[in-house]
Amino acid sequence: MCSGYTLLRDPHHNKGLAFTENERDAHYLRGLLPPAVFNQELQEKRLMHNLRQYDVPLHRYMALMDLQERNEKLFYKLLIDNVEELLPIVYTPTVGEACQKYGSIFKRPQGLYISLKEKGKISEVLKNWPERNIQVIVVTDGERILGLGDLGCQGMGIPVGKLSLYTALGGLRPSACLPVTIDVGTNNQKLLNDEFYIGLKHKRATGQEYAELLEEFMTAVKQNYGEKVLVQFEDFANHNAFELLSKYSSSHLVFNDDIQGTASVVLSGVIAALKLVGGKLADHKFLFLGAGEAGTGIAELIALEMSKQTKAPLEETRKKIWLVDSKGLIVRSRIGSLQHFKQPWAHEHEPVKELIDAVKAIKPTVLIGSSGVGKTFTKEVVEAMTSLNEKPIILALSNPTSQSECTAEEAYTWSKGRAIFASGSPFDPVNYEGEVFVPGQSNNAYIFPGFGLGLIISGAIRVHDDMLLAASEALAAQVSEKNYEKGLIYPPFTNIRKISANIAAKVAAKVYDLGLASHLPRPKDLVQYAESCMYSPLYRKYR
Ligand SMILES: O=C([O-])CC(=O)C(=O)O
Ligand SMILES: [Mg+2]
Repeated sequence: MCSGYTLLRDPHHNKGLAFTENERDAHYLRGLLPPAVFNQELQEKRLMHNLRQYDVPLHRYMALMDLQERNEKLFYKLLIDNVEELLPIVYTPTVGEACQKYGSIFKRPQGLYISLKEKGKISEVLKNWPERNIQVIVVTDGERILGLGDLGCQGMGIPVGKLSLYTALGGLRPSACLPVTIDVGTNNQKLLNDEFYIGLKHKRATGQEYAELLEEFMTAVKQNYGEKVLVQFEDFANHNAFELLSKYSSSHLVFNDDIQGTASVVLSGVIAALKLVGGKLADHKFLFLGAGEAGTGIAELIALEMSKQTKAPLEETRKKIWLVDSKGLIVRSRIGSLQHFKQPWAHEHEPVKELIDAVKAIKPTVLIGSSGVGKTFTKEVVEAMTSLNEKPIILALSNPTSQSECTAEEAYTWSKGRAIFASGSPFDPVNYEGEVFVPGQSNNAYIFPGFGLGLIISGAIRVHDDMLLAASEALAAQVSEKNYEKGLIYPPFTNIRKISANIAAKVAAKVYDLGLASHLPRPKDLVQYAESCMYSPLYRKYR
């Protein structure tokens, strides 16, 4: 460990005013700090006080990023202790705005940038990163950042934010987490015209050039960090997302958060919602607006769970699930022009163009928005769902808040308080005719930290769908009677580390059962083991 001035500038070891008198003597800090000695609680109180002075969420984001670069332990302590308040800052929706403005708020670089310029040298680039023992990589190519589209190199905010949650919510060590942005150019004309844009200023490379860069990256990752490093794909465009996942799932430990993480969290919410609306999964009918990564990923996991429960073949259970894309209901007659990931959902039906007509024709009990386009669950749509169902389940998943299919207030008002509603980005509780409705947040942040922890602690070498199902069931099992009474289908984020430990334990158990674990022998109590592995944000004493 370094000392003196350098120690104060090392975010992994710096404690700021919390250095004790003894530490100040022993580590040449005398005079470099004002005389007051604060404990971590007081530092935390002071920082929360300062943060709350900012009215603009982006300013809070910048203050938190500064803290992360100054004093890592304090940053995580703050995040863990104030998760409900700070999640919307370091994560959706504010992280979306941060990516959009990344060029102008950019100070010190975070994460690792791998652009076409690094082609042929990626393994060396990885060695420039200061840490060696990497356990989780979150990687994006910036082409589909939340529902905001192509933000190119500025997508870096997403891997950085996701990995902060890996540590805060899932307990992975910060030094074991590596955020990566792959820059192959951008098709965002505004960025290409912006003199302050930080990425490559040309159109996106595609085809072979793209595939080769990713292949080199995936190979270098395995070479440098071994077989057990988890690579989480995040916010790739549909085509590449599906292709990368299928290409690397048999050779690497890979997980696509937008396809699989979102699927797992939504399935969990639906399982929980059955307690409120009754019936089994197979008694319900699902309609999606949006047939990309999230839509088809969720649809497939629901069909899989239905098939497990009823023993009916997957082809049969898929028929309970319908998807609408930008061209209307996905039906058999469109099969010739459908991308392959949409084809399993092309059922026999006459063409239907508009969502509202699809709702009326299909009569779903569950409506799920996953198109990345905001304001698409109109009053008419919500009213139609309400006339069909005593308690319609409505999930507006698109992020950030600006892209949400409807707001919580709209869902409750238009359904006259009958909707069971959750959304990808957070909404405040709604007062409707004197009753308070608390919307849940159906966001993969519930799943990926615990899921990743489960893979890491078991030493998993591959991801299997059964592990996603285990994660869904583990999360749903943690919704309490109290939560249900409020209409919630997710537990609050307050206890997320406990929730993550339970998810991790169930995922790890599945890894062991499937014979895909390399961490042996299998720990007896997996929940306890998961908790014991978690990173602590408390300061250590320096001698
Ligand atoms: O980041 C989030 O809030 C959820 C997510 O993966 C996405 O919207 O792409
Ligand atoms: Mg995402």
